[in-house]
Amino acid sequence: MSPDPVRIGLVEDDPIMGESLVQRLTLEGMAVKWWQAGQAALGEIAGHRFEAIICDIRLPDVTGEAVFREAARGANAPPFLFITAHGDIDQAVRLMRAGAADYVTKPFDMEDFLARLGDLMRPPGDGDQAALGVSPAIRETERLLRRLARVSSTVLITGETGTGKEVAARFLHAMSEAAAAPFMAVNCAAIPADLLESEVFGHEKGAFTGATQRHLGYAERAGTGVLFLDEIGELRPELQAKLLRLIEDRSFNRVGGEQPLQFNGRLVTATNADLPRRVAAGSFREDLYYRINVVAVRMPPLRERREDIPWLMERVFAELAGRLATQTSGISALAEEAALAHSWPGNIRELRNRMERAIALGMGPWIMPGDLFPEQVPSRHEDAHQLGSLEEARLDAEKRHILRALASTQGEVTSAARLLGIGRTTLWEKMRRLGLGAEP
Ligand SMILES: Nc1ncnc2c1ncn2[C@@H]1O[C@H](COP(=O)(O)OP(=O)(O)OP(=O)(O)O)[C@@H](O)[C@H]1O
Repeated sequence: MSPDPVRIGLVEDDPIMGESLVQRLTLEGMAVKWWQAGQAALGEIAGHRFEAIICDIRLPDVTGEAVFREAARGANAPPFLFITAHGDIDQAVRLMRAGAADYVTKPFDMEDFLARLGDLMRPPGDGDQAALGVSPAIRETERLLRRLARVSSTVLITGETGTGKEVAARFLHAMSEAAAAPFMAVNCAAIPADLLESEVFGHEKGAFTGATQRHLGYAERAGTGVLFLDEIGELRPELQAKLLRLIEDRSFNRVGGEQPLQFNGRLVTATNADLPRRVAAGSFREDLYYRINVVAVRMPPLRERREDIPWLMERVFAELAGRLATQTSGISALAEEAALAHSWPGNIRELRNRMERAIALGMGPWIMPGDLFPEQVPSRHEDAHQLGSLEEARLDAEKRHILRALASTQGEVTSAARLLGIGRTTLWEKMRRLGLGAEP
């Protein structure tokens, strides 16, 4: 069975704040119990299991502090995340000393709020190890996936080709309580349309010419695990209707089968297509879109998270070097610089392919830029024309150096400028001139 949703208690008397938090947390797959006064909360916190309590400090009857102190006396008291107004900081600090888990000050950024909530619910030790990357963008995605692993809601993973959507879906599954159950991946674009239905839902013996035996589809074989439908935008209309039924009634029929079967797994879908546009154009059902899009996770392209490039290169090198039994010792700094300056239209898949080629065919002890980007190596008789002026070489080196500084400061321009020993405005100017696409 899928795990129960994470239960959160919310003590908040402001209806607008309460309403919007309930909506957002529910969207994140959590089950929220909302009280508008302290006494009502106290009556229920003790007798039930909550993963966390979000509590306003100012309440109409008792203070948030009183709710916390009372709840803290119970066995297995949940962590408290306080919402404070500006003037309440002293009280919040006192509460933290008394054992409250965290506090946020109004007005707060919702993503930051969710990240903090996720942090305080995470079991100690879990999640400290980067699994998908080290950039702030992917760390945030990873946190979201870890939170979603605890609930059973349908998840839509979006992102350009090769950004790691399937890897993210597998990670979500591996972090869940159903990790031991199967993960069944289906690429809806790779299977011929007329075979897809029987691949996903299975068929009975004699359902069509050639169906000599009963065949169990991916939905059935997923059991209590995950049915992962990649390239969901390519699904034909008849199958869209059947998938809708799978989600709404949690049931399906094998092709040619009379008996409805129950779907016990979790549906995770992925796409690199613009689904809202397909909905508008009428080629993707709107009701299905809303059903699969309960929670959306966006995998950012590599060019938006350059800090991950060296990390991924090392990781892929460590993995492939063993498998390919290479003599190569590692990645040269020049190759890393060239990789940082590349735009990676094929994202992580392209990075893997280039690394694999470089490891397999590289001649020297270290992977060099030419091993990674052979198409950029000028042939001998072109050398004279392609050598470029000293000015071009200088600009090129400057660009790579700036990118490395930005990568090491996680894109933070002021710190990068400090590292480079130039002013912030000068750095902005250079970035603009070098086409590094930054707006102050
Ligand atoms: N965090 C990662 N670490 C190492 N390799 C990764 C990582 N993420 C993705 N990859 C590799 O990159 C390649 C593409 O990943 P994946 O198939 O998950 O992308 P995708 O977004 O589903 O692609 P598509 O859009 O083509 O379906 C795979 O070879 C995968 O192993």
